[in-house]
Amino acid sequence: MRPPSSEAKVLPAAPGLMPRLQGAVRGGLHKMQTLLLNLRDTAGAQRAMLSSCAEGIISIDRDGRILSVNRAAERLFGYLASELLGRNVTLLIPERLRPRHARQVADSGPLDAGCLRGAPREVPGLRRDGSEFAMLLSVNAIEGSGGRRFVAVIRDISERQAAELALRDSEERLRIMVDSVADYAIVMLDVHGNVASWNTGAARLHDYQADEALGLPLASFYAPEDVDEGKPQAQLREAIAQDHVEDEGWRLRKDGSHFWANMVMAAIRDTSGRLIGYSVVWRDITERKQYEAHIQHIAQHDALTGLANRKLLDECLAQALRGARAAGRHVAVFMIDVDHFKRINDSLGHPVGDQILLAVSQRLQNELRSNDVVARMGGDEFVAVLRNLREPGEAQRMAARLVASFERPFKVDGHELHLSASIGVSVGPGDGEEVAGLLMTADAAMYKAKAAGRGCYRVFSEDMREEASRKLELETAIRQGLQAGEFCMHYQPQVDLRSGQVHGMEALIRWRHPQRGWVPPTEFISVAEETGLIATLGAWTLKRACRDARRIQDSTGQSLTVSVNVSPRQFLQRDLPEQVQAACREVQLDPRSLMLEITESSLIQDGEEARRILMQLRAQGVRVAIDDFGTGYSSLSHITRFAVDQLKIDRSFVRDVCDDAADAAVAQAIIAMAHSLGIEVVAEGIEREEQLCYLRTHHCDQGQGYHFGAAVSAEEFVAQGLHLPRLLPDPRSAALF
Ligand SMILES: Nc1nc2c(ncn2[C@@H]2O[C@H](COP(=O)(O)O[C@H]3[C@@H](O)[C@H](n4cnc5c(=O)[nH]c(N)nc54)O[C@@H]3COP(=O)(O)O)[C@@H](O)[C@H]2O)c(=O)[nH]1
Repeated sequence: MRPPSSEAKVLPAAPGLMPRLQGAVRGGLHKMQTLLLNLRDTAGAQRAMLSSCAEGIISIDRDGRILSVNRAAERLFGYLASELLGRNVTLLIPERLRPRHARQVADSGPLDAGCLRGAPREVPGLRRDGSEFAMLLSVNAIEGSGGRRFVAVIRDISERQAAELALRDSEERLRIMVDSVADYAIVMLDVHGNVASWNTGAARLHDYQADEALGLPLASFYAPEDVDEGKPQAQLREAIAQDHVEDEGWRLRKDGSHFWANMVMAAIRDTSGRLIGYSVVWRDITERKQYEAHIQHIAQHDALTGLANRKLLDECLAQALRGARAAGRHVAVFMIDVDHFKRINDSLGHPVGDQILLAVSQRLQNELRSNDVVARMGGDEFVAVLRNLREPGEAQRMAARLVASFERPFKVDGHELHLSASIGVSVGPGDGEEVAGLLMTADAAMYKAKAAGRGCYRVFSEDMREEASRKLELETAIRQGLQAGEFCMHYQPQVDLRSGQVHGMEALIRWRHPQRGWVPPTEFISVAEETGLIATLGAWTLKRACRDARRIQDSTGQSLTVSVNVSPRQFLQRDLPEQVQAACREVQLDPRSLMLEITESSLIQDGEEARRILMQLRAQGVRVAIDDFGTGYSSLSHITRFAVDQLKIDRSFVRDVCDDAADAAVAQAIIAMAHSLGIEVVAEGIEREEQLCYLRTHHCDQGQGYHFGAAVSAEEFVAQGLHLPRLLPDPRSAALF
């Protein structure tokens, strides 16, 4: 207590004052003690808090001397507190930054209400070992009784900074990569479907620079028709629903031109699954599309006339039928065959024939409406499909018009040609419920038009149906029969007329139908030809005959020849030589053991193609016989031009060869002509000994017929044996002829 001053007045004490004063002093002291205790607790709590704090905390005085350091700061800088206390804080600052630090301290200026809060900033700190680390530093200044102090709160952000740097690096790499893919538009859209990023590929494909494209809706790059249909929005919705959409469609350039693109769009979500945008990648596939369209055009069109081919016709007809049913209308099918075209083709040559077909195709197209379909089925056969007819009578009027249009001559290559066409008309759905049925009924009607003298049309009628449906049924039954293994091959011996030895055999197809029993080939081969099924049937026949021939050769020890019938349509299949080669190779049959029997009509339909096929077959060693010779054109030019190996005299000449002078003359002429050209001759249908004698006498090389044996299975053929001398007439009786 200070002594009272000289000026202080001492008042007489009021009664009871002293005890009150003493009580007040005691109470004040107690409060002071409590406050001091509280203060001590608070300081301890603060120290505990500071030492457990994850951030480094350093306080310094105005001169930069370190006043306090917490544990975290010790760890961050690698010093003990005792090593830092009293030292200048510049110790913790990289040398190059110290001048700036000094300026900042000097410029700290007056404090607002005794306090200054510095904004956190990222600066490097210096560790004891000399390494630097990135720290987030916030410095607060406090004005206290001991003067101004600074408290620095430090957080190590080196890991975060490294991660950010790595992210920036990878983003940059991705950006470079995305930009370097110039063939692909790689576009990011925001959640509304507007462009958020636009790579170089997108700029190149669409002609929009990034700054023009950013913010534009996805629809800006779609063809207007697709936009009208709401396609872009639908795709965005689908991407959300499915996470990913793929599409091919038209895209739009800035100048309004289109290109064909294929696109993959994916929805992008954050880790909580919330949609944050879309990634869209597309590329220009116009060239591929054009190529595909070209290939498709080739696959669906006839090379010569450019008309639809059978495949496309089937599709168009199916579609027309569906349309007619839905609209309660009719669809007409015209089966159009140019009369006697083969003769024209043969006399004027193949190139002129092609031009005629081209002219016919143009005339048909000119006469029909633009939405009618004209197709070429092959050769001189065309089909027209007339859609959306109000009543069947329209088809008749159009057929009459087409027939009449052939009255105008065709001018081709300096020739003025008068042609006619036979047209069969069927009208669907009535005449056929399906494509095959309608074609079949039109075909039946066309045959009636031919039978009626050609150059006219016939409309399918119910009395033709039976025949047509029989054909359709047969076609189905053949297909099923092939699957079910109902077909087999039988072999008829071909005998050397000089030695009596079996020289070879003719392979003849047999069909054992489960209900109908044996069905003769005359019943089904022509249907297979008409329907094109002969390709499948013929391929099977060829393979089976080669396989059996090899087995017969192995069993008999003789290199017998096998003659296989090849029908005209089968012969003109482009891959016949390959088929033959494969069939021989599969069973290791020497191709020289194989003889293909064709008719003259095979050579006439497409002479050039026939020649090409024959050359390829001959190159393999396969030989060719003309079957039924004498019944068709019997043209010497065919024999020489196509260099055939064998002529088979048709059995119609053999039947009366001993009694009919004309038949005998034909047989003799064929033998003489063939021998003069070095071609061997086989007589068919030898049933009696006198026929055999006659043919032997006239030096026919080989013969076949019931006299030697009918066609039997391969096993029976082997069992029969190969030497048939008893069937040969006595040479002395032969001399009689
Ligand atoms: N494209 C193919 N056509 C084939 C095949 N198999 C047979 N055919 C052709 O079918 C037609 C009828 O054949 P098919 O009923 O087998 O009759 C043949 C012989 O059995 C018969 N023949 C034989 N010898 C005599 C006889 O002395 N008298 C007599 N009346 N008929 C006899 O002739 C047919 C053989 O004829 P061809 O082929 O002309 O030598 C017929 O046109 C076959 O070609 C096949 O696999 N594919």
